[in-house]
Amino acid sequence: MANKSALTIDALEVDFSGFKAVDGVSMVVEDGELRVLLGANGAGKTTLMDLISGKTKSTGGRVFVGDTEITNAEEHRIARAGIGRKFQIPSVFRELTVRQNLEVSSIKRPGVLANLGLRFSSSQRERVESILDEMGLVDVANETAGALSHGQTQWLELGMLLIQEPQILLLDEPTAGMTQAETLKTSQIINRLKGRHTLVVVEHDMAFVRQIAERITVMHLGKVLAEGRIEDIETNEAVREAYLGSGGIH
Ligand SMILES: Nc1ncnc2c1ncn2[C@@H]1O[C@H](COP(=O)(O)OP(=O)(O)OP(=O)(O)O)[C@@H](O)[C@H]1O
Repeated sequence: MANKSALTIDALEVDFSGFKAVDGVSMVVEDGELRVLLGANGAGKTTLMDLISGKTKSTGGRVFVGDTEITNAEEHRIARAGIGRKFQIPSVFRELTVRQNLEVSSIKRPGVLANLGLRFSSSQRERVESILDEMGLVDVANETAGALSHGQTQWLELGMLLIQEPQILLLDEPTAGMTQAETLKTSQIINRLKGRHTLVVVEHDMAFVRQIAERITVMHLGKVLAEGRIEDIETNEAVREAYLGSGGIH
């Protein structure tokens, strides 16, 4: 199967003892595209991310990064194939400084303490500084990560992911718990990543989705209900109906 897409999902499904949380999902995400995954609670968005990243094994269908099949591969192999995932709950090293967190993450070898003593090449140092700048963390570079605000912690974790240069970024509700100002800044950061990375973003906040969205895939009961630009999605009758129970799309 030859393709130039970054991520190809073909008839993917997972059967949890008779319940298909993801039920025949097909989706093609182009290189450099930002795809938003929408859907009411329980639609299967997180499970789909789990299947792509290897956290959960599928019971049918296939997943490709470019031409490389990663269906049900080990999580580390999927990460090596170019997929980086950011969860809702950040996992930064709270006792280390912001800069040290990025330094440790820039080395693709396990062992936090071993990496701390290492010498960094000038290109690695430049990369750390440019990520600090990109994430708006220059002023707090020498603060311990445990002292950061919620928004800053999320940006640091995004930076820690980016420094590993994944081709595809999976972001699970990146603005959850953020203030309006933090959400706006996150949309600016994400908009700058478009084109350089392929992004799949699960998000509920429609105001945020309007700031970042290109194409949207709407999931409902484990299936793809609709796919298109935000204007198409907001006026789609099936989408409106699926969202009625949760108050509609706002
Ligand atoms: N390991 C599992 N075993 C059984 N059912 C599961 C499992 N994981 C998820 N589910 C069910 O699959 C459905 C989809 O859940 P999922 O978390 O993927 O939805 P979601 O669209 O991400 O929702 P939310 O927006 O609430 O996070 C839910 O009904 C959930 O209870």
